[in-house]
Amino acid sequence: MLLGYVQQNAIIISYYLLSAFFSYWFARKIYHCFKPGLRELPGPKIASWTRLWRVWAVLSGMSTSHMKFRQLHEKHGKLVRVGPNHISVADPAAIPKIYGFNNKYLKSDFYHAFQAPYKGRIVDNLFATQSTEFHKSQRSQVAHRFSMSSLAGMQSSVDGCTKILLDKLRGFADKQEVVDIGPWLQWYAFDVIGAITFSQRFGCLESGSDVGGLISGIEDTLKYVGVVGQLPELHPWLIGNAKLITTIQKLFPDNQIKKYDLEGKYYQSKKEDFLAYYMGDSVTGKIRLDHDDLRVSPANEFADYDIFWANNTQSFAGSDTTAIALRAIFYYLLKSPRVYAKLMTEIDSGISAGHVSEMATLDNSMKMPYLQACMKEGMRLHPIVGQVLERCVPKGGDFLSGHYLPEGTVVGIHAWVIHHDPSIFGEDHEDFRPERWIENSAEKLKNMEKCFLAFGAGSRVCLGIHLSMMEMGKLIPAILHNFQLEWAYPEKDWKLETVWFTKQTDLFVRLKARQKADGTP
Ligand code: HEM
Repeated sequence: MLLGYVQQNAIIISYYLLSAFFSYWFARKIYHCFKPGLRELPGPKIASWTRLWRVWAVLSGMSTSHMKFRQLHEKHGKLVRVGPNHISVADPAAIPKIYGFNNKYLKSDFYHAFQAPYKGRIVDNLFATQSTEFHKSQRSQVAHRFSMSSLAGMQSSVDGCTKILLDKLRGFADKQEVVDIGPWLQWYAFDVIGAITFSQRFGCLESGSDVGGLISGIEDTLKYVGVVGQLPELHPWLIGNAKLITTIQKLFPDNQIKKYDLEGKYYQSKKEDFLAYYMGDSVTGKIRLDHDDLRVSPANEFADYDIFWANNTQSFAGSDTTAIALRAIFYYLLKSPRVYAKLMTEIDSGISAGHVSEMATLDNSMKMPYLQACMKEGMRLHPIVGQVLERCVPKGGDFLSGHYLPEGTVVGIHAWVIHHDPSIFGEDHEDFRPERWIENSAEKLKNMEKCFLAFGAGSRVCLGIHLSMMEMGKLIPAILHNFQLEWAYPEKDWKLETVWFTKQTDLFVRLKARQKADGTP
């Protein structure tokens, strides 16, 4: 009887607890849905109730979620509610507010999904951090290694990869085979990262494959981030991003560092790569990254976590991104014969006048304005990140586009949307017209630069801009000078998939070796 009484009470208590939980949950839903400042804003109705709309937008929109945002803004205007607490902003005037230097808009919780577990706990990093101090400390210690002058010393590593790629492409040209250049550009970007990070290519170009599943590992990680980033509170329960850490460990196994760090003197070898730089800076005390508790080596040696960090940034932030940008630039060049021909004139005349070497240097590529404009225009039409770069409205709330948004609202600008603002980029914004980056007035150009979000903006702007511009600025003239490229199947377009990046597949081209002035191939 006593047991029956206890059971009955347990059922009643559970019932009350569950009811209380659901009432609380429902009240919160109602509060968020009708929150002042947000309730007036248009958008898909379901999005104001649940973040699952955002998960659905990522999952269902595997090919089109970046376009969905364009359609939403065309329909609803500058501010669109895309989540219970999320506003997508399409207003150039909001860029300095949301992304400017010294502002108080911090990265949203979306970025938690980029934090990986290390030695049993989830650790912060430069890309994902929400802490201004931590960000400043990390960035200021390594930024000079990404400067033009520092990168100039790494050119021979990049050239080594270019030569292998040219050889491989020559093989396809000789056999008159159609080739999907998408994977080759990705293998190139990966091998460059290996070469400049620790003077060793991953071997993707030589083998023509995704060595050790590195690229597919990063792809899986980004799928995880794209989805779990919408529900970041799940991240710790999914053990941080286990896939991320496994991939990094594959990229940079312990024995690889030992091999290069014979007697801990790698930095003394005067190698021109990031690992040598960081180790040197660590020993001389110029660098003191912020994870002392994760150090396993003596205090003045390059630490485990620092190596992890350097490798993490290089390989995750710098390889897929550069490959996607390269694919976009080649795609638009091949689809625009006028632009292709004009760029060839710049490259060929530069080489024959001796201003540009056959393996263009960083300096050469900087002096080719049309090439620089083509690269920018490719990334304008195809921004690499296919989601909003999210930030949080700071304490006290703020006005965006004349509308008051309460503190804590997640806001951000979608590059795929702002890059098509006709008031900034002109009525011909759908066209691939690199001239817009050269011919416009200084004032218009300044506005275009401000609204060019391919590399983000302000204090959290991409650290690797110069590095990727160097890679692309060297590779594109080298390929175009050696080969005539054409789209192999005019009736077939490339395929796009947006998760976090908007990645392309199916770039089938036909290559023909070009003749030099003396008639040799
Ligand atoms: C075409 C190539 C690239 C593109 C389009 C690109 C794009 C971006 C974007 C959009 C952001 C800002 C993300 C945000 O605000 O949430 C970013 C940040 C970052 N990128 Fe890149 N990236 C490229 C190449 C690289 C390379 C080569 C590296 C390094 C090897 C790199 C390292 C970083 C780092 C460390 C950050 C975080 C900066 C900070 O928060 O201070 N990126 N990148």
